Amino acid sequence: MAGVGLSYLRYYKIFVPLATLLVLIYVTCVRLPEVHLSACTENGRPCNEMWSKKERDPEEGKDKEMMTAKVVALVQNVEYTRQCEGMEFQITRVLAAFRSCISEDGQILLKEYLSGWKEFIKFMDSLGMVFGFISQETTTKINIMNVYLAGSSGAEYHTLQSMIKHELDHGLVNFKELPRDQVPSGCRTLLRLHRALKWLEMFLYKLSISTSQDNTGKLCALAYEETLAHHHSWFVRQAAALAFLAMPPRRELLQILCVHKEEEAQFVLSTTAKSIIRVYDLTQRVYEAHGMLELP
Ligand SMILES: CCCCCCCC/C=C\CCCCCCCC(=O)N[C@@H](COP(=O)(O)O)[C@H](O)/C=C/CCCCCCCCCCCCC
Repeated sequence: MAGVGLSYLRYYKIFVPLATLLVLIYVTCVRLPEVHLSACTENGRPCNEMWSKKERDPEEGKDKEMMTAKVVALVQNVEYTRQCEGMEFQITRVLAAFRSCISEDGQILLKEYLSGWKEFIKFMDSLGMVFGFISQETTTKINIMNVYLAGSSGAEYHTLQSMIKHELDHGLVNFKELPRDQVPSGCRTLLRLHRALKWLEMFLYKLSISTSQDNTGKLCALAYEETLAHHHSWFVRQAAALAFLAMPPRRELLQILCVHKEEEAQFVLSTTAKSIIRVYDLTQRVYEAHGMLELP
């Protein structure tokens, strides 16, 4: 009798998360609006152009200058580039995108922001099918933004600030529950990516201070629970928990990153996290100033 009970328990343990995942995939496919990507653009403005200019914040000036020099060194490192040539995901592209994401006058440039995300999707895709629904969700959000950027009001979507102004001025932002058949606003869509960026930054940071003994799934789950999970439903959290179990070990993640030495890994991860946090903080301030941090 006890044996039967135990085997039920075992099935239950497998069945509940599996059913949750299937329901989530179904809900995601049915619920998300099908927005097609038109004229996706790669690579923003040349990054050297931005890096060669002095950064604006005098307090952090020195630190930023040092970091800028290190980032340029990394991106221009011929050996690194040679070794990593041909690899689908390139961390240098992520760095370039997020470094060039903030303009001289403190605007968040959306094309650059999205190109950083597109590169991360390549990383995600190389992890296999279990991560497919996360990759798909991210792609959907990027596609929505790309449609706005390529649309007739595309010029208004050049920066985060101009997008907010345009969508508020035209009553395009929904402060109440979004009707199912309505394409979400740019403000709402970018907010979802913005929240995920906090998770990403925290995960990269945790990974940068981790050792080869650490479990990447646990680090990822911790970063998720501290950040993005607060905005997700129970179903999504269960599906994410399943994905974390399938996270490859640290060594494999570093291979995708194309880093082979510990110091190199630590440097690449922390530099990327720092370049992301600057963008995150500024975006957060802009959303907060407009009372838009909780768009449904
Ligand atoms: C060496 C480390 C490099 C790390 C590279 C990681 C690459 C990351 C790429 C994508 C990250 C995930 C982005 C998720 C976007 C989520 C947007 C969102 O929150 N959507 C939810 C709300 O949307 P609406 O319904 O309001 O329109 C949606 O409900 C959620 C759907 C499922 C998303 C589940 C997210 C789980 C996040 C944890 C990702 C772990 C993957 C680890 C990969 C290393």
